[in-house]
Amino acid sequence: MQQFLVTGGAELRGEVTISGAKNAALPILFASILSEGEVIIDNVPELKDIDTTFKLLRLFGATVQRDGNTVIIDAGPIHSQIASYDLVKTMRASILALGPLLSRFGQAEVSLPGGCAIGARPVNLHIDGLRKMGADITVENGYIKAKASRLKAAHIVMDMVSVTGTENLMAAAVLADGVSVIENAAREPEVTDLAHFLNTLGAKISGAGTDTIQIEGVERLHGGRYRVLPDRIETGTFLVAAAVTGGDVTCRNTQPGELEVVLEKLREAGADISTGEDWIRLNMTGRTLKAVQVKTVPHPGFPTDMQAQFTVLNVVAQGVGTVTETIFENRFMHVPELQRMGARIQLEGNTAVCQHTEQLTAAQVMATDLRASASLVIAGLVAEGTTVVDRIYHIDRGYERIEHKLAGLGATIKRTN
Ligand SMILES: CC(=O)N[C@H]1[C@@H](OP(=O)(O)OP(=O)(O)OC[C@H]2O[C@@H](n3ccc(=O)[nH]c3=O)[C@H](O)[C@@H]2O)O[C@H](CO)[C@@H](O)[C@@H]1O
Ligand SMILES: C=C(OP(=O)(O)O)C(=O)O
Repeated sequence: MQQFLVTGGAELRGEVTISGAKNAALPILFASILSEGEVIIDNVPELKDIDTTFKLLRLFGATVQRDGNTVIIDAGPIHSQIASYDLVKTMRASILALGPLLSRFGQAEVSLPGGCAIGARPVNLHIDGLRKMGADITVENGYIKAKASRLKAAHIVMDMVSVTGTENLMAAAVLADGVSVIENAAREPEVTDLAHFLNTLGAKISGAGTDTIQIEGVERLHGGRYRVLPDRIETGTFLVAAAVTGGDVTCRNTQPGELEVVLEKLREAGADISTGEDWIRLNMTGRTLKAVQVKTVPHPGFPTDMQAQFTVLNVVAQGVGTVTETIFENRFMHVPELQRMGARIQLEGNTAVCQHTEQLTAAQVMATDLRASASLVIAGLVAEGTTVVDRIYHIDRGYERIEHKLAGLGATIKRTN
């Protein structure tokens, strides 16, 4: 199994180009199932999760061609609507096939994704919403089996804010009969990006980015071309890496507006941050890193996908910082691994209390999920010695060529075979 060897000590300096957002590209690729014409999607990152999505789309019968970061999909030849357990278990976002398959073809069988390292992550809101739209759904032998003639529009009030739940229902409602409304919708930029993509193909969606989304059903979607938005979590990860190493890094091809709370916390931590239309520079040279208090909440609040990285920031910083997780019940798997590197962190319920740690020391550590892996790599950048990060397949799910990008900023990081 591949590992990363990360040798600490270098201040990160230079420029890094941010890739397209995994969490926008995935729903967009699945929603292309709805289109009767050819769809061209630009800025699609090269990631394990994207490859898994291609495998699923090809199993359904779609043709998928990739040329660099551009992907061309023709959903015309789709003849199967079954997403099997062996693929779904490797990527929870496979659930995003459910809404589009059912809406376009009147049937879908998608394996239940099951729990994962960060929590149980049920999909009841996806199922309840589709039932409200007239689908007949049973859960048998680990599969969600859904049938409908044409979905009918519904007024759906989500019990909890769910990102992929909102995306699945919004995509399903695009071809439904009538005007659907989703209340308490997720406001994440990736939801808005999916709405913009669908509107490019002829959908009639308004209100994405607010907590009430309205979808006027249409008979069909045509083809079109769309560019995926930049990855705000990848951007945030590089900014934290720059901050903890006392470096000076400019992220290019990004959108500062998507990261307001994260940038605010980094400023509070003592970083000098400047922004332009599509870049963010974080300069920590000669400045003191100060611990901050963060609490994860749905967008536009502090993102749960950035909390593991801020746990490391708080350990390196002066003072006592806290990281409170309110979205997932078990998202602190990185803490015991960081403790093995000497990090002074105490878990109190859903809060990690982080104390300044004079010097992290290298250790062999195990990645347990995507952002936990990123936090271990960041810790390795400031630890004394060479940290070995195991199970990096987690990081490959969501970071495009992270070792090349970090090496380009002066980090010493190698992938073993
Ligand atoms: C592919 C993708 O975009 N993944 C993101 C998405 O995951 P994902 O869409 O899976 O996360 P949700 O927003 O759905 O989860 C939020 C909370 O709602 C709960 N819940 C969700 C659905 C449901 O039917 N029932 C239920 O109880 C979950 O267990 C969790 O506690 O949003 C998360 C929260 O910002 C991010 O961490 C993930 O990176
Ligand atoms: C939790 C994440 O992804 P997923 O929902 O695909 O597991 C993430 O991107 O941090």
